[in-house]
Amino acid sequence: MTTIAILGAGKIGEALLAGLLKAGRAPSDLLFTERYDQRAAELTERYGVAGVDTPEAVERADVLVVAVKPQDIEPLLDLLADTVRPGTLVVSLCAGLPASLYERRLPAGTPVVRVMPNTPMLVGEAMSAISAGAAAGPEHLDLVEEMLGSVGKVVRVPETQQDAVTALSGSGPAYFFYLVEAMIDAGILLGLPRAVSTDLIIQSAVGAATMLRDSAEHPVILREAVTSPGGTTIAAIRELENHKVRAALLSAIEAAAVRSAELGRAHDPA
Ligand SMILES: NC(=O)C1=CN([C@@H]2O[C@H](COP(=O)(O)OP(=O)(O)OC[C@H]3O[C@@H](n4cnc5c(N)ncnc54)[C@H](O)[C@@H]3O)[C@@H](O)[C@H]2O)C=CC1
Ligand SMILES: O=C(O)[C@@H]1CCC=N1
Repeated sequence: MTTIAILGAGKIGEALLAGLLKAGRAPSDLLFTERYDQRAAELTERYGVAGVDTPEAVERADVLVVAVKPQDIEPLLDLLADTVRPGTLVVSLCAGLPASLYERRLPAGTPVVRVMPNTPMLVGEAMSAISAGAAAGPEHLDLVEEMLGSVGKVVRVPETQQDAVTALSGSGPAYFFYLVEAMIDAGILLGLPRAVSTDLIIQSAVGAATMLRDSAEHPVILREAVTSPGGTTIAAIRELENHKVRAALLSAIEAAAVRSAELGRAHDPA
């Protein structure tokens, strides 16, 4: 069985760990590293997976999944530089960091797959986009697709699209949470108890998301079906248009993509 080591078990590392276990992987086929001992102990207690140091992870794992913040990549690459064994697959989940950064620092020929996942991985509903680095072949993409397919959907994209993907689906859950938060507050403004407002909005979000996924209808058609002539919805839509919410989303997502590219350049100016 393939042994997978997650390097950096924070939010996304834990989401992957939990998702892989939920999908049926044995705890003995998984390892993780974590900078903070207390966090490592908590994760081992919660999931029954061994926390190890980086040299042991490199020694034992067939797949190294890098899940540290981009700002923490350099010391980790220093540790990995001369130690990664031939044939080990390196999978990067880090926003912005190009496969070429790893390829320059790791032993020649190390296969690298760049991935942008998202946190719904925790509940088996991740959206992950994967791209092959220079030395990664179809067998490596297949392996990563199988691994991430057990915790959500997977799409293959050219690496040039990864900054856009990061801005859309990597950060995407945060935009929906933000919207839900604001809509719950609107319920409070209208005098509803917070618990009632929360239930109304979360179930509306789940219902709308399920329709988007399962009906195969375009979002415009679904929205038009809610928007009665002279009714309530169009009164709200006019306010959204007056406040340029659509333009704000375009600018916001563009800013996220620009930031992803900046993170890449900061670590791999070439
Ligand atoms: N949070 C999110 O929604 C998403 C995050 N990502 C990417 O995943 C990566 C991790 O992000 P988060 O989980 O949000 O950050 P986080 O800060 O929650 O987790 C990073 C973890 O790595 C640990 N760490 C740092 N250096 C280490 C080292 N040398 N050895 C062992 N452990 C080390 C930290 O202690 C921390 O627990 C980032 O590169 C981010 O761009 C990608 C998609 C979505
Ligand atoms: O905000 C971030 O940088 C990470 C990457 C995608 C989602 N969260």
